[in-house]
This record gives sequence, structure tokens and C-alpha cells, in this order.
Amino acid sequence: MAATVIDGKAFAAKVRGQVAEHVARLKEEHGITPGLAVVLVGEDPASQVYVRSKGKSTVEVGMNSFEHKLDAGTSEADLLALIDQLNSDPKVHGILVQLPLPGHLDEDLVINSIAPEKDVDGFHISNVGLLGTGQKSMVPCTPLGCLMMLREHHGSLSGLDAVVIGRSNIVGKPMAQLLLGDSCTVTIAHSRTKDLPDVVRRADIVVAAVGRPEMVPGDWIKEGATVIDVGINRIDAPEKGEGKTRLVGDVDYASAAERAGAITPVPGGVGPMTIACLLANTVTAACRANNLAEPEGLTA
Ligand SMILES: Nc1nc(=O)c2c([nH]1)NC[C@@H]1CN(c3ccc(C(=O)N[C@@H](CCC(=O)O)C(=O)O)cc3)C=[N+]21
Ligand SMILES: [Mg+2]
Repeated sequence: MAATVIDGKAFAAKVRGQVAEHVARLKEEHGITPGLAVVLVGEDPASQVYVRSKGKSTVEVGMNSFEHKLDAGTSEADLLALIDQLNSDPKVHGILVQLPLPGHLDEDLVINSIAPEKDVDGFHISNVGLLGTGQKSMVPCTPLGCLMMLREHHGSLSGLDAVVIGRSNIVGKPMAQLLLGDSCTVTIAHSRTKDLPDVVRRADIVVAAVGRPEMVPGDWIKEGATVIDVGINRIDAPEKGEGKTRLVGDVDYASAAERAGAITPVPGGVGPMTIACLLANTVTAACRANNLAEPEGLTA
């Protein structure tokens, strides 16, 4: 049986529509326009593409977008001073510092200098602790987007066996927390896992977040399992012509789709949901900052 394709692009458009409705209501009823500040240090071309696309989406849902582009040699003190200024700016409800940062900057220090209630990436140590203890927090955008797609597809996740491949602070660990919060039996697998194929074969839900092109072959996937592919890897595509590239996930899509019950494509799966959830988190932050009811269905 061919797998259901979970259309992240369409789902993200729906989420952005819900965000836009909340933004309109905040403006009309309370005179509040949610604002998102994105800070980019350096000229990494891929990062510039993401930042531009985030800025465009932010404006499209009616929010204010503040972009701060600093040159690659910016000192830690100057970056921290900017974050301080954004922390105390009432027009800024969300702050995202694009990662990775240039090597001379301490990422943990920088992230933890963001006011936790404005940390729309959910990377601040306070938000990590709140999520880990099941308290209200800012939830990292990629895992939140994955959770929304899983809930939409399954309804309840209770009792399902979930395997998360990858243990990063950005995706793997928070994804595991969210799945646990929805009462899955959660395994976190990684590069040292023994018998990874067998571990994955037990899973009703597989979340692949390693960053290695097509490392999960279809024969690791249990018949009917749901596969969420977080990887976005650019690889050479000589078949498209000299010097051409294409995007692939961490899962070998063609073979996995023959066994999975449902699967997210790359591109058009998790990526668009990540940006939609960033906007959702910004609205949530604006509501919390003003003691207003939070949007339903846009938080974990
Ligand atoms: N503080 C911080 N927060 C982030 O959330 C963050 C970050 N830093 N640094 C970089 C990564 C990367 N990231 C992506 C988001 C959407 C797509 C996305 O929408 N991708 C499209 C394809 C885009 C293309 O064609 O290149 C898709 O999957 O369909 C990709 C990558 C967020 N990141
Ligand atoms: Mg790893």
C-alpha cells in the first residue's frame, strides 16, 4: 500500500492562516501588532535565504518583522547589547538568533541572554527545563511542527512506540519530550545505538533528525509506520546537469514510502511547518506578554 503523503506545505499554510486570524484579532481588539526580531550574524548564503523567507512570512501574516544583520566579526559584547535592547523593546515579542553563529561567539551564552518569554526558538535553558517538566514554555519550532502533523494524522498518540533518531538539543531531545508528553513510549537513537535497524523496525512513529542524506532505508520501516523526516540535505544531482543539486531528507523516501503508512516529503514537509510554528510562537508570546488568552491549537 502506498503511503499517505503528509503535506507539510499545505498544513503550514493552514497554520499561517490561523496565525493571521489571531494577529488580526490582536490588532482590532487590543491594538497590538506582534513583532518578531531575527538576528543574523555573518553572510552564510543558506542562512540569508532562511532569514529572508522568515521575514516574508512574518509580514504576510500581519506581524512586524525586524531584521538585524550584523557582520561576521561582530563582538560578543555588541551582540549581547543588541539582544538586551530587543529584550526591553515592547514592540518585539519574539527574538530569533539564527544559528549557527560564527565560531568566536558562545552560542549557549547568547541564547541564554534572550528573555525566555521572547525566546520563540525555545532554546533558552529555562524553556528547555519547563518543557522537560511539562510546564508552559516556548516549544522549539521544528519539533512542534512535527507534533502537529503527528496529531493531525493519528488523533491520539497515546501508547505508540516512537523512535527519534538524533539527540540534538534543537530537534531530537525536545521532540522526545513532546512525544513523551503525548504518552508515546519513546526511544532516542543516535550514532552509537546498537542495532539501529532493529530499533527503528519496532517503531510506530519514526522521526529522523540526524542530518545525513537518505541514511534510513525503507527496509528499516515497519509496515504502516508514520515517518517524519526532519533532514534537509543538499546533495549533488548530476542527473539534473553539471553542478546541479537537490534536497533530500534523512530517509530514503522512495523505499520508505513503499512501507510507511504516512510520510513527510523533503522539501515540503517539516521545513515549512518550522517557519509556520515560529510565527505561531510569536503570536503566543505576544498574547502571554499582554495577559491575553493564547491561540488554541498553536501550542503544544
Ligand atoms: N535559531 C534558528 N532557528 C531555526 O529554526 C533555524 C536556524 N536558527 N538556523 C537554520 C535552520 C534551518 N531552518 C529551516 C527552516 C525552514 C526550512 C524550509 O522551509 N525548507 C524548505 C525548502 C527550502 C529550500 O528549498 O531550500 C522545505 O523543507 O520545504 C529549512 C530550514 C531553520 N533553522
Ligand atoms: Mg547524533
